[in-house]
Amino acid sequence: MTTSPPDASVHVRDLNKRYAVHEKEPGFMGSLRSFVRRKTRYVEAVRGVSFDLAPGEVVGFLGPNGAGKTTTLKMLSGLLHPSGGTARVAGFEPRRRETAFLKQITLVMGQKQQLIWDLPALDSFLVNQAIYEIPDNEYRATMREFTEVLSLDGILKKQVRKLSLGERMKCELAAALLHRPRVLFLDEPTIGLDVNMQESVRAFVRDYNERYGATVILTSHYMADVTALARRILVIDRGELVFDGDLAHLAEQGRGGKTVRLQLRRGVSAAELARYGSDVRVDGLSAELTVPRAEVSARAARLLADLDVADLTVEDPPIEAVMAELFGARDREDRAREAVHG
Ligand SMILES: Nc1ncnc2c1ncn2[C@@H]1O[C@H](COP(=O)(O)OP(=O)(O)OP(=O)(O)O)[C@@H](O)[C@H]1O
Repeated sequence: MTTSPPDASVHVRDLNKRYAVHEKEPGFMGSLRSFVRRKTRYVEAVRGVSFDLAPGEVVGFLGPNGAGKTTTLKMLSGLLHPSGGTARVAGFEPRRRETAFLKQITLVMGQKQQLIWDLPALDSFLVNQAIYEIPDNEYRATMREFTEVLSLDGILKKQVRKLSLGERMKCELAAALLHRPRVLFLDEPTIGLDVNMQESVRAFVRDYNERYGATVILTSHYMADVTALARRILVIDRGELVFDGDLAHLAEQGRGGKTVRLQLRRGVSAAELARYGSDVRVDGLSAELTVPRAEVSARAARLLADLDVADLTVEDPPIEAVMAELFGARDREDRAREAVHG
């Protein structure tokens, strides 16, 4: 009998998570008071989040600190129970943590480790082989493949505590994907790594996605991770999904205009360029300035007509700038609303 591979899709409807936080006043008397009369505050960490991911899709999950990313990923992997709404991952309800479900998913948290500190990574791999009931031949094939793609040769038999951060992270990823899950939740998998190591992790995730058609949700504070791997972006802010679409469309959310870069044959002053746009920077024969989106063509035509231009390019602002602007604008709107409502 052949079993068809599970559908690696993700469906999230109106997902909510409310944490109860017990507050304690400082000092001994505070402890005593809190003991007698407990004060509870509620944090709405995730509010009405809905999205659907097709099998094999890779999405970047972005948002400022405390926005609700980790909470969402923990609910999707079944570590936390939602306070409301539903989630379906690879055909399963995550909160039930069924064995068949756990074999289809993995959650990698860059800030947490699952490898056993005092043993070589290889020993942790064997533990995972047993937990996930991976047949020997499949285990060997996966190990061969991961050793090559992640350059694990020479580090698997060293005590984990003696590995560099980058080496450890590569082993963490290998351990987390040994059972060849079809849905990957990657929470800051490159945090703290140097640029080369970040690139190795990205290449590994890309390769795995292509090889196994795995669905990937990736959070990262390094935009390069997201732009290298994902075309679709989900943005969460204060628990709410505020954007779901193409990376290119996210850039268009920025109100700050586009960046025009110029290579000139004859130098011009910043003051002269300020007639065409804002944020002017001049460095020898190179210059850049920001122009309003709606006027890019007209301003570019004027620049080409008026100046001795060797090359002109128009770019969207860096995604970091767009995000900062998006969240800044939401902060300002909230403050204005608070001021109106007292
Ligand atoms: N166990 C908990 N108890 C109470 N509040 C929590 C708990 N875990 C998270 N929170 C709160 O829920 C909100 C969302 O946190 P979460 O860790 O999901 O954000 P995040 O987007 O992953 O942030 P970061 O980018 O900083 O990791 C924050 O306000 C956080 O303080």
